[in-house]
Amino acid sequence: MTGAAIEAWGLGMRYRGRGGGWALRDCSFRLPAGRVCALVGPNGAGKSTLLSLAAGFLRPAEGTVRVLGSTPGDARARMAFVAQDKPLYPQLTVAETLWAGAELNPATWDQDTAERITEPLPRDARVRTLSGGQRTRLALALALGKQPELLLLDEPMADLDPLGRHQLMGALMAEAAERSTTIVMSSHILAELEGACDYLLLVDGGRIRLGGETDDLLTAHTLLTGPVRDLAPHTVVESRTTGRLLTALVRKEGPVDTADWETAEPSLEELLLAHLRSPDAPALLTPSADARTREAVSAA
Ligand SMILES: Nc1ncnc2c1ncn2[C@@H]1O[C@H](COP(=O)(O)OP(=O)(O)OP(=O)(O)O)[C@@H](O)[C@H]1O
Repeated sequence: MTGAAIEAWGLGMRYRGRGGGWALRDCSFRLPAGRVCALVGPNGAGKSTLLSLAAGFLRPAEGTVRVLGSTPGDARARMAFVAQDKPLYPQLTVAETLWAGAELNPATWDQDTAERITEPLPRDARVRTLSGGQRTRLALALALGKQPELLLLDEPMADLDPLGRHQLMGALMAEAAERSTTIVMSSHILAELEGACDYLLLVDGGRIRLGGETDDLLTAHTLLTGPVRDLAPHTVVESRTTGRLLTALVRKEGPVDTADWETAEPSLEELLLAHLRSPDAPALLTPSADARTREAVSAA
């Protein structure tokens, strides 16, 4: 797949009643189609805002976002969004909710997938009587039953039990593999994302700090341990000195001197934590995550 699932240029959003502060500011990035992307960042970073803008639930205060080559509004039939509050009709039963999903998406609806995901739920139970985790399961069944090209998930696993998480993560990965669905999934549970996601967007303070293939972002960085010394020409993300020993996470700008330094590739957690502790470290987008100019997109 070569197209972009999401492209954003200078995207910004501020809510009324926040004293004019920006929830998201100056975000430019590209998410290639067919990727499973982890959207990570601390509380209040702007992850839900970014997903809501891509889903067309919010209108940007500045900049532009394109989804599957269209405006979010025009792409709505081809994407599904499971928001944190999982809006469902409380008076409908599980079976009626799936029936509504089929009615609303007649061209694409896959009843088997939706029923497989809701299998543990009593079909006659009304939505208002379901637990938080059961509602999540139903919301995911609606989203996957639609067979979207792009699936936006805002902390989808937060209220599921471990077995449910494992099962639904498996269903999501199967969907991604079989149908090349692009998935964007926000989560605070790195262990959950680490094995599942091949793409990463780190949002912090309303800005994109890291974007690209997880493997490329990891190999672009090195953990160095050795004598205290100037780390030039490498870009230092974070460094700590204990006595005469320096430990640093650097972005490699050329070969690393391994005579003096012990080197190791960071784990995903080490990479993310180092960036979150160092808000001034420059952002890094791999070439595939770098939004082309809007003119180049229009000409393509
Ligand atoms: N409806 C709203 N009205 C006013 N401010 C909002 C609203 N929604 C979000 N914000 C603010 O926008 C900023 C970004 O919030 P957002 O919900 O996008 O963050 P998040 O990364 O999804 O956080 P979390 O991990 O806690 O879900 C925060 O400062 C938040 O207080």
